[in-house]
Amino acid sequence: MKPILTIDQLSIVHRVSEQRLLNQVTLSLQPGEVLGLVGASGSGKSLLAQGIFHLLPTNLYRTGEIYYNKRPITTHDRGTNLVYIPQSVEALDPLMKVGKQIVEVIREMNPEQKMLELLQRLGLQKEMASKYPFQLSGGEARRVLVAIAFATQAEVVIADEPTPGLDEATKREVITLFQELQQSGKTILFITHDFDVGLQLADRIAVMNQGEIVEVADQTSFSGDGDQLQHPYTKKLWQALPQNDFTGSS
Ligand SMILES: Nc1ncnc2c1ncn2[C@@H]1O[C@H](COP(=O)(O)OP(=O)(O)OP(=O)(O)O)[C@@H](O)[C@H]1O
Ligand code: NI
Repeated sequence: MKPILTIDQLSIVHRVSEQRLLNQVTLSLQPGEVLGLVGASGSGKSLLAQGIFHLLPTNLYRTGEIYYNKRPITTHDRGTNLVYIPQSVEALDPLMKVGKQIVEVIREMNPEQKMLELLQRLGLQKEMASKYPFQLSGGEARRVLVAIAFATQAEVVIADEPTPGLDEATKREVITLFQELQQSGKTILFITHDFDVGLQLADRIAVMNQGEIVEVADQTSFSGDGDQLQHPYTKKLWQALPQNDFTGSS
């Protein structure tokens, strides 16, 4: 099958120090798959997402190329074919009411009604629509970001940590929504340092360590004592999960 999204040798470099924060990352996503991207804080997951969309801070530059259906992506693809759920809730427009921000990206009939449906599915009251971002809690703002992404109906969703700050029930609801998205045929790059959540959703898991992808493994390889996993760092992540109760001896 031909990949829908290809990240080809993406590096992200500091303009002054020439430090490589991301080093030659290559990843392909097949249509309809969920790829989980996990790794420690500071390993470069958010930079990867920002690099895909050319949304890097000005002190960094990127090399490499990103392809959507085998052609280089353009600024036009963002919000149409590919959508980005940023890690920071500050990405919401502070001067526009939440409902309008969702309605703006809806390309279907009855956008108002669609927007209200989305709010409801994400456990948000309809009054939320007439609030400004500063009036929302962190968890509410994050759900609004997810609603905006879902409203676009883009084929590829790149979600950077959509679950932190949510209570357990809302977190489960957001995970269910991503599962529904996948069932409707969307392709998802799901970035999380919550390895557990990654495993629940993903078909494959890419493991990032210090700016490099050290392993891409099928979700099914994460079982037992991890002997199907290749890289020591991946094994360590797996064995560190509390439910694995791994003591280091067998
Ligand atoms: N504008 C910048 N200038 C210099 N270094 C940066 C810049 N932005 C990010 N970095 C560094 O790049 C590394 C990767 O950052 P990134 O935000 O991608 O990590 P992450 O894996 O998303 O972490 P987290 O799980 O905490 O969100 C970090 O060491 C960070 O300090
Ligand atoms: Ni991040």
